[in-house]
Order: sequence, then structure tokens, then C-alpha cells
Amino acid sequence: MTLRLERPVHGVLFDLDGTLVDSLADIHAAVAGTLAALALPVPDVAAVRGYVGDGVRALLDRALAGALGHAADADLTARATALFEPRYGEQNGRAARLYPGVVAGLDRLGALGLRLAVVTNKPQRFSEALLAGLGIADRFGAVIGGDAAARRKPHADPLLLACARLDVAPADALMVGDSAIDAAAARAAGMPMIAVGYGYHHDDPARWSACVVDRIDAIPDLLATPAPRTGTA
Ligand SMILES: O=C(O)COP(=O)(O)O
Ligand SMILES: [Mg+2]
Repeated sequence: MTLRLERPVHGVLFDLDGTLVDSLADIHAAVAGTLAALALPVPDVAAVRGYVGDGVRALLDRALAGALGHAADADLTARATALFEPRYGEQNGRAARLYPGVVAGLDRLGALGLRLAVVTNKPQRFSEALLAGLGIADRFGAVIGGDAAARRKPHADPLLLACARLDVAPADALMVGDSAIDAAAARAAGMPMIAVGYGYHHDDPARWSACVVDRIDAIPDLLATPAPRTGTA
């Protein structure tokens, strides 16, 4: 996999759901509980996997549309949001697990002196609680949730905010994520992107990222390897 770096990397920004943490079972449980409370058909895990990535509002819009066969009105969306929040607060972290290689990868990146952040569309309080519960909150110099910046991914705002908190120039940072939303945000922020081959993306990550890894602990070696020289010596 090729990673063309024009400058040394000083900061690494990680997406959360589908990249560091397999959180789908908890998200599914909260969505299922929400739809059941509304007396609507409950989606299976595969359906909810396709709804994740654009934050809670989009998650519920998609789940309601899936159950109704058409878009929900504002009143139903508001009721679903009010039902979802406490359910996810309770469920968050119960079944969630770090993907293999995450702790080793974060350790090695930290040992290289890189500053690390999480940039996620999951709301701030749920993100902080999840990272704390998994015992990795202290690895990150910044956690930027989906409600922390003016606009969420795919906009550049949360990535730029993370860089400001880490005191790293965006051009010296790198985004790691599992979706085309992360890739678009990285592009908008002017930074390179590494995709993970697992996660909740809906297509082949090679379509939107030039570099795909199977584990987070493969990343330190990519950063240490100088890009191949082109042209004649
Ligand atoms: O909660 C979401 O919608 C997705 O979260 P992510 O940005 O960490 O993938
Ligand atoms: Mg993700």
C-alpha cells in the first residue's frame, strides 16, 4: 500500500466507530430499543451498519426511513432522538471492543513522539465515555465529537479543531478512518488519509483511499518508511 508523504507527520487523527472501536452491537441495541418503543419494525445489525457514519441525526433518519418506507416527519424524529439518547447512554461500551492492533499501534505512535486525537461524528459525551471505558482516553491529546465543531465530517472543521488542540499544522497531520466521509474530511483539511480495510464503510476503501491497512499497528512502519524516490538518481 502506498502512502505518499510530502512532509513528516507530527499528528495522527483517528476516526472512532469502525476504526478504533467495533461499537456496532451497542449502536444496534439502542436503535432497536428506540424503534421498538415507537412500535416500529426493528432493523437487523446489517441494516444499522449501513446507517452509521454521519452522526446520530442521520442514523435515526435512516433507521426511521427504513422502518416506515419513507422519511420521518420532524415530530417523529424528535421523539426518536429523545428515546435514543438515554438508551445509547446506557448501552454505550457494553459490547464495544477495540479492534486488534489498536493498543499496540497507539503505543508505537506515541513512542515515536506523534500527537494523537480522535475525530468522530459520535456526540462528544458518548465518545469520551466510550474511550474512558475502553481504557484508552489518556492516549489522546484531543477528542473532537460530532457536536464539538461548527460542522462535522465530511467538513474539515473538526479535523482543523483537533490540529489546533494538538498544536500540529494540518499539513503535518494524517487522518485514519473507515469511511469515505473520513476521506472527504481529510481532503478538505488538506491532509493525507489512511483507511482501515475493516469497519462500517459501504464499498471498497481502495476507491477513496490510496493507502489501506488491516490493523492500526501497521501504521507506524508506514510513517517510518520514506516515500520511494521518483526520477533518476
Ligand atoms: O457515530 C457516527 O455516526 C460515526 O462515528 P465515526 O465518525 O467515529 O465513524
Ligand atoms: Mg467511522
